[in-house]
Amino acid sequence: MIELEHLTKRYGEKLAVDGLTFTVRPGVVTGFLGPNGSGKSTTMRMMLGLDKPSSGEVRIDGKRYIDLKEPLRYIGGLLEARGVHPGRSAHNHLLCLAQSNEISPSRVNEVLDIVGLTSVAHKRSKGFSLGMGQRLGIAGALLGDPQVLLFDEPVNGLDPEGIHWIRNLIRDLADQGRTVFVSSHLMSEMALTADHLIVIGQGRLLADTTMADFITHNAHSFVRIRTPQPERLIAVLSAEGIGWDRGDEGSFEVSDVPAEQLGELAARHRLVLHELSPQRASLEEAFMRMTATSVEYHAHTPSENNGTASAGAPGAPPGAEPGSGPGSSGWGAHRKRGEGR
Ligand SMILES: Nc1ncnc2c1ncn2[C@@H]1O[C@H](COP(=O)(O)OP(=O)(O)OP(=O)(O)O)[C@@H](O)[C@H]1O
Repeated sequence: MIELEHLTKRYGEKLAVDGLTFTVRPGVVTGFLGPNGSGKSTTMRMMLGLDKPSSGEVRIDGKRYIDLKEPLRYIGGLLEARGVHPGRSAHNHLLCLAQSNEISPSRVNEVLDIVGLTSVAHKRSKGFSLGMGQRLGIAGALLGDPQVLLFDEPVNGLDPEGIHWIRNLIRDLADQGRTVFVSSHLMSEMALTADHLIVIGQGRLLADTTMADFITHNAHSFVRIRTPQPERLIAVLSAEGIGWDRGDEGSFEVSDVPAEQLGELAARHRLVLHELSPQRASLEEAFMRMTATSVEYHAHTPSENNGTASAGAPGAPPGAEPGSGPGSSGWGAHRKRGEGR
């Protein structure tokens, strides 16, 4: 378990981490999300004892990092894939780490095997690709067989097979009852991997919740209906007091009513449906909605730079129209409202 209590880090004027309090629990994969510069790496460095908090503290299974004897046996971390002496082989790099933490040298070959680097174990890491460097970093994190593991952008540089491998590894580690804390900017990957989410913005905690709740509460999910009898559908929905919006290609979008209930309603009224499909909002959409006001570094499209900037909310999701950001009239406010509402 990792416990943060009012963890704060200041670099001069910059408050990089601002009073974070949360707990990362064992047995689940906890994702760590935040826009660029929001303080994720700084937080992870403090968890690994690589940076000293300005105030507050981190406890690893109840102990501060500096009080851990042979810390690699308690916590392993992948922070920077290239934190290896380029002239040293993968084997020697891991052997040095093992020796300084009283870890058996035989464990070096075990972790090299786990990450698939056995065949290049005695080659200098200077010639390693980004993906091989990433695998070596993961081997280092696993070396002490720790109960707590941190991975900062673990799929960075990995090919599809490597991404699949790390996804399964992370899942297995959590299934073994370990505490697994993972940051990634790849929302699709995070959606597949994490059970729980910690979201920060400008160093502050924005959410500490399950993946499912995060998406439900921060993005718009709905059921799409297509019918060759649109007038009858409108009449049936209106009679039931069910609101609807117009969607693409003549479809209707209904929020807050399960697809099963809509299907039964249509059947009762002998209404022909060509589509009845629940549309689950994506993690990316939920993340962008939640962090829209915490994004520090905004990119601009060339047209914006030509003075034809859209009036959309800063940081609003691609395609969002003016007034669709948080603080406007709510989710989906930019979409065409049906007469049924
Ligand atoms: N050593 C440092 N000295 C000064 N400022 C720093 C230092 N390390 C980080 N910062 C600043 O602290 C803030 C948080 O940085 P951090 O790298 O933790 O963010 P991040 O969420 O990991 O970003 P990214 O997603 O881009 O990797 C940034 O404004 C960064 O410039």
